[in-house]
Amino acid sequence: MVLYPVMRKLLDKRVVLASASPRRQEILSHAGLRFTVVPSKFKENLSKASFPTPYAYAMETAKQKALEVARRMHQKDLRAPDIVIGADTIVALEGLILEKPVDKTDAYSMLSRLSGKEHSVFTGVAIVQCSSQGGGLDLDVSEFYEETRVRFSQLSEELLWEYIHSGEPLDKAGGYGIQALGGMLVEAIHGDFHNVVGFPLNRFCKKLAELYHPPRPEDRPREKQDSIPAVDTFDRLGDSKGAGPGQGGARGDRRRPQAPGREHAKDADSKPSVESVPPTAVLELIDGYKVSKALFTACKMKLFDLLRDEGPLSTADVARKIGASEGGTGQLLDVCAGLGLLDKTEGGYSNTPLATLYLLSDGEYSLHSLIMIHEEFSWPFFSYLDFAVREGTVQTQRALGTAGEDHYQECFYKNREKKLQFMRAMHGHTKVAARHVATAFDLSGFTSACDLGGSTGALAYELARQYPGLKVTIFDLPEVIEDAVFFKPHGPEAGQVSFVPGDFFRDTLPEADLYILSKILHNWPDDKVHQLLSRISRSCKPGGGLLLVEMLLDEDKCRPLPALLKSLTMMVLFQARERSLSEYHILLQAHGFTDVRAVRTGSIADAVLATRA
Ligand SMILES: O=c1[nH]cc([C@@H]2O[C@H](COP(=O)(O)OP(=O)(O)OP(=O)(O)O)[C@@H](O)[C@H]2O)c(=O)[nH]1
Repeated sequence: MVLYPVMRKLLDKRVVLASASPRRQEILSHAGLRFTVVPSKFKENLSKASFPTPYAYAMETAKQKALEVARRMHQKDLRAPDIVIGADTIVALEGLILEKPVDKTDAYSMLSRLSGKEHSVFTGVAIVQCSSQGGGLDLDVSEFYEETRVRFSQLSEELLWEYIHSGEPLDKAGGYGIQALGGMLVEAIHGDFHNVVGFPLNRFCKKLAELYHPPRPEDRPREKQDSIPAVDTFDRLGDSKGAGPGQGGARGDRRRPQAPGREHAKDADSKPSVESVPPTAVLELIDGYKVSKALFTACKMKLFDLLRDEGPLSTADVARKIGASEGGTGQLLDVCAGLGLLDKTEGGYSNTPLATLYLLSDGEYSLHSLIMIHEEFSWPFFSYLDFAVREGTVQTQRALGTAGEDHYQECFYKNREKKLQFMRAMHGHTKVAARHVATAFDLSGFTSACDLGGSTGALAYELARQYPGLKVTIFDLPEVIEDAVFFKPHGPEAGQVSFVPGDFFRDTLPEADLYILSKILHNWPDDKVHQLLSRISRSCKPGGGLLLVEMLLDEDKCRPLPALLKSLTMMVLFQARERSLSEYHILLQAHGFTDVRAVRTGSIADAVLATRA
């Protein structure tokens, strides 16, 4: 009943549930959602070991289930649904991921492990928004997960087998159904019950509200974290009638927090006042540079490494160990805690999972070197943003004190330490989104790929992991290739990847069925972009593919904000830019590529695939 306003707004949309689970169908239809069920044919066989966390595995599986259905329906119908929902439920216990048992023995082994212990149930959910553009398919993925902690009583052998013989465990994650007989095994539950049954309804509703009408910054603190957003939030879902991209419809609103000034002025239909348009958003914008600088400084001082190795530590200990003032250190640590990077307890400061995953200097998904590049390289260029905008030129002289044409080469490739720092930065950044990119399209039809400017091979190795029949060549400058060996993984995928030195503007490109340009086009001005695409077009055989990995701007070019800021960075550093899908479409068509499709992965890079006509 309460949810009716959301469902009403979704009434004119084709919603598809990509799930055969009767429980998911029941939960969503009881909530009033109208949808069609199209079970996914995605084989749930992703390598669990390659995911940093159990929930990352569940989210990726959910995403792949939904994407498979969206693509299949698009191909069959030439019209994709508007929204495809995918979900995946798993049980995690002591580092193990348990899915549906394959037989009764497997059910026994799962249930006896769970007996007398607490485990986590994770459901990953993917909401894929689809739009067809000129026959192509644009997919925008939003993902989330929910965790519920469940404690089992000690189960006797007799009870265990009786339960298994009931037949209930076989199609249920972890081998039990909490909603039926399995409820008798459960001593306690902490979190969303529906999440255990297969669909986290509460988080789903919050996500819908966020996607279709992000809350205004000044409203955020007042929202109760543990409740479904108020009905009026749902009610303000944009009507999609007549609202194309950029016209403020439901799709137009997603990912762009409404600028408070705009919204209030429209609502009030009168002159904005300090009361109707409070300055909070502007004050937050003023503080933006302080947040970046605090992060840069903490990384530069390797605070997160220190706390990983010796934490939790008090302010005095940290100050002594890094040789800094106690007052200054305390303030920096508190800001990091305020930013969600550190936990502060009586025992001292320690890293949050966010810091552990991304801010250590040597973590698998480390963004530490990238942060240092921003501190040392981008920051001085941004200090001259006004000159860059006014003059339309790269401010190398002002920012670096040199007039070199090719400051990129000068800065990163002349000095080995700087080059390695740059390679580590690109490696971490690429790795974070590599799996999303590698699985955005089904690339199993390609047998050879060439990643132009593929650097350390972060994407190539992921492609090799996902497609065991694929051989990938990295084509990059000799000075990059000579150090790429430091990034080689130990697994069998290393054997599928080879390196060829060369300059993609000058040398003959290696032969391949699929060419890849990952974060390359955004580095170059338009004339160079055309030059490169024309070279690839000449090398690519008809039917071959070109995969672009970039952040996609929406058609109105006002969102998403991370892509806009990236574009500004590219302008300041290289007189280059990010593009929208239709801009890529035009570029690619001009160079003989058709069937241009895009997947907005929801991660820090999107993927565009085109076919050589
Ligand atoms: O307490 C309960 N725990 C889990 C379930 C059900 O278990 C399955 C989990 O499997 P999965 O997420 O892979 O989903 P499938 O059923 O295979 O359907 P898809 O087509 O979406 O892959 C799920 O059905 C839960 O509902 C339960 O019922 N109770």
